[in-house]
Amino acid sequence: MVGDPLLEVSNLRVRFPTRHGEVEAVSDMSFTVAEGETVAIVGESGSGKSVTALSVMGLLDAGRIEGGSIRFQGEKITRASPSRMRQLRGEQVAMVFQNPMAALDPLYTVGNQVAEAIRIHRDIRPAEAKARAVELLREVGLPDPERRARSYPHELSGGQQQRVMIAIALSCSPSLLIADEPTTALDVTVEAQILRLMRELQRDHGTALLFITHDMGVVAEMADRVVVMYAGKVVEQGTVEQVLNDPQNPYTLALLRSIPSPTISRDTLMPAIKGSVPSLLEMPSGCRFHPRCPRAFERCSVHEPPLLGLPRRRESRCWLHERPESGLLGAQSRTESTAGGVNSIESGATGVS
Ligand SMILES: Nc1ncnc2c1ncn2[C@@H]1O[C@H](COP(=O)(O)OP(=O)(O)OP(=O)(O)O)[C@@H](O)[C@H]1O
Repeated sequence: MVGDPLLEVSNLRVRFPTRHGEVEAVSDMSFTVAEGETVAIVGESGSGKSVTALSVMGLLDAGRIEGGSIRFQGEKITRASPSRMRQLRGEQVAMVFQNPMAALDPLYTVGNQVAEAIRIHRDIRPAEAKARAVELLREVGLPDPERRARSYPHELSGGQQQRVMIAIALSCSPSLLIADEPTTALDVTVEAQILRLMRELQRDHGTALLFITHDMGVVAEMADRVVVMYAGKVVEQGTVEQVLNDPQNPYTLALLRSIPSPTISRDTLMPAIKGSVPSLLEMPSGCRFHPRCPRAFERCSVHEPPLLGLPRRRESRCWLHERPESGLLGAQSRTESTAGGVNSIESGATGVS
């Protein structure tokens, strides 16, 4: 069941200093995650997904939040103090990263590390924390958890290490779990197991999940809603059912075409999107996707399209919405009411002529 907004990100802008000047890695990014909901942020490498997640966690190191706001349970945390963010990370928000081996300490047994995480949040005795750690390791499906608790990280497989990371993340019973490509380093069978585990844990604990991935197949399996990012900006948002069955943006369509199927290999399909995400230092004029877009026309290289409110609380950023006769994009977007807060073709608020 999906409840009230837990996380609200509004018009977030994040910049990094580089040797060649400042770059804006995330521009005008807005989305919400409701209690118990799974929202996927999807896009290719370099689109700003991790920077968005790190902003929510208060873990941007070199980067700065230049604009917009992040609210968690109504509290504005955009510029919260490091101690408040540590407290939130300990009690309410947890994150699972791509590479568990880098996050685990090689010198301590995994049981110790889970027990330590528990003791950060709860004032309990070491023996009790160890027992609870074994319970958590059992809950995340580690075989023979009593024995495994005495193992060092390098003695576990990649999938087992990721289960340990999930146990650590769950040790504070977070209301929001952020998972940044948690299965990228795993093979396909193990990936399926970890995804199943995360779904089960989410169902059992009612945890909201912000899931970051470049893989539309994973989105289909995990998410309630999806935010598609390209070169630091949202290009499409909607429910998974809406976005996967009826994509409104050429970039989303290209990402969907890159989902491998049992009969067609990923390599054959990937050329659906030629090239790569542009460097932040050399952003193309107009629509950021236009140099790679098979549907681009003159206007796309000159003016950047706004994020348009479409029927049924969807959003998409594409000039083709002004040409519904051209296919791909639903003609209904011009005739039905639009979501509040974003530009709409109907209102004539597109910002350019
Ligand atoms: N520490 C940094 N210093 C300078 N620029 C950075 C830094 N971290 C990120 N960026 C910039 O932000 C962009 C987005 O990075 P981000 O890691 O969010 O992408 P991503 O979509 O998560 O991709 P990936 O899946 O490869 O992690 C990068 O292409 C880079 O230009």
